[in-house]
Amino acid sequence: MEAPMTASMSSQTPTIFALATGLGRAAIAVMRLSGPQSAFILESLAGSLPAPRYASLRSLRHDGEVLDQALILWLPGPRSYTGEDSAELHLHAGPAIIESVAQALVSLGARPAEPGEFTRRAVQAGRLDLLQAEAIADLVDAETQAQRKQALAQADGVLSTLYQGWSQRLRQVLAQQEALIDFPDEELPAEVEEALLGECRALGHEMSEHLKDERGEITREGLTVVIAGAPNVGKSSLLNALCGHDAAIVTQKAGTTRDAISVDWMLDGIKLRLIDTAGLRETDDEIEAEGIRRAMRHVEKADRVLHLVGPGDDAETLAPDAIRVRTKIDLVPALEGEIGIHTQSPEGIAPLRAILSDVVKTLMNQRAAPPLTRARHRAGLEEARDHLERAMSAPWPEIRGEELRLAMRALGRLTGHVDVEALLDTIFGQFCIGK
Ligand SMILES: Nc1nc2c(c(=O)[nH]1)N(C=O)[C@@H](CNc1ccc(C(=O)N[C@@H](CCC(=O)O)C(=O)O)cc1)CN2
Ligand SMILES: Nc1nc2c(ncn2[C@@H]2O[C@H](COP(=O)(O)OP(=O)(O)OP(=O)(O)O)[C@@H](O)[C@H]2O)c(=O)[nH]1
Ligand SMILES: [Mg+2]
Repeated sequence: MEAPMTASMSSQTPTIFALATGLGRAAIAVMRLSGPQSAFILESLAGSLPAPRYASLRSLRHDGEVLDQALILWLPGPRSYTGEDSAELHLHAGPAIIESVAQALVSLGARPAEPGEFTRRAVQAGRLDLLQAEAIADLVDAETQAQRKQALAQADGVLSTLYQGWSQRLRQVLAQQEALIDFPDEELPAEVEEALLGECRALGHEMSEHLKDERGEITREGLTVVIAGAPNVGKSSLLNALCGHDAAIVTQKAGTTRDAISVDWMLDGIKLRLIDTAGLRETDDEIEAEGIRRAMRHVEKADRVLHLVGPGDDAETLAPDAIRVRTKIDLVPALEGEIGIHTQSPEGIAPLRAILSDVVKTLMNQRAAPPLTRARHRAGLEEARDHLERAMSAPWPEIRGEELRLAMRALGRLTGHVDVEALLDTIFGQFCIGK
């Protein structure tokens, strides 16, 4: 066979393949193929190339043997998902079929794709930016309707548009700043610097407001709510009552819970990660002490802490924004103004449910603009905003220019386009410097 030779002689970019559908018993499995060898490989398996983007039913043959009857798609680049020549083989999902097709693909010169490699190629081909690629990953992982909607909007480019808008405005500011540096003696009105600083302030403000918005991360990752307090106050009972099943062991003995127990619970379309923890007290028991250390770590990392206090319990607050909850109010009523619960009936925990609902509502009703969705976005934007602030207080124009450039680069890294070339165009376009 001349196939492997042909494969090795062609372009450098490897042709990759992967099972695009999950493993396990199913009706159909989709094998996906992308790269310069796709046409050759599809042709040799299917006999000839079908019409682009039309489904065709073909027998797949390799080494004189029929591997499967498959529905195939020929998706030539650059109008494909990856931007490269691609193909899809819709197979019967038998593991032996999948194995034989994979072997045939390897012997025809393709190699198995790495995780995310198809989307990575789409980014390299300029069909998606980094934010959109991240959104594709989020779409695949979306478990709630809110996650799906958010990921779809981000894949559509709402965040890219927002950040590119900021990036463009920064570029204008930098162009004006460059003019101030290069022509200090020329008659650049003082208003230029005033306007420039005003625009920096406006941008910094918009970024800070955007950074305050936690909706995106909460939708994507959920809200971690830690249940903490002294032993035996009813923490595990509350966890069980909220999530509706016996997730944690409850006994009348103080010190029952040792390991933290985490349960995902949906409230108003948002995922809450409820974490029940070991009761906090002084102890000589090594295992319990480790449980308590872990409990405190969870309290520190929590988005919200429910600090449960039993009847007559006067414990100091565990965290500044902890929600204090009086338990067992069937035994001793709560004090005036306290949130009181008893865990034996749904009505008993209704007041706390209402509070949690309010927390979610308040957090989710922040602003109208699209929210950032990942720690990477937060870190990149904080970096951009910090450089912008340093630019505003810079002692020399050169330093201000440098800080503005660093701010732009941080934004450029978010979308994956860091374009210095465009900056030059803006400078020359705006100030007619070559005149
Ligand atoms: N069978 C199948 N289903 C799928 C995908 C896929 O690749 N294959 N997708 C992949 O994740 C998603 C849909 N996203 C896609 C995005 C772009 C293109 C694409 O090739 N677009 C070209 C050609 C479209 C045409 O004009 O016929 C284009 O946009 O120009 C395909 C799917 C979900 N469902
Ligand atoms: N009367 C009454 N008893 C409750 C209530 N909630 C829990 N209990 C009881 O209090 C005891 C301790 O409950 P747990 O939920 O195990 O308490 P905990 O805070 O998880 O305790 P540790 O895991 O030891 O820290 C059990 O006997 C529960 O049945 C309540 O609302 N009213
Ligand atoms: Mg417990």
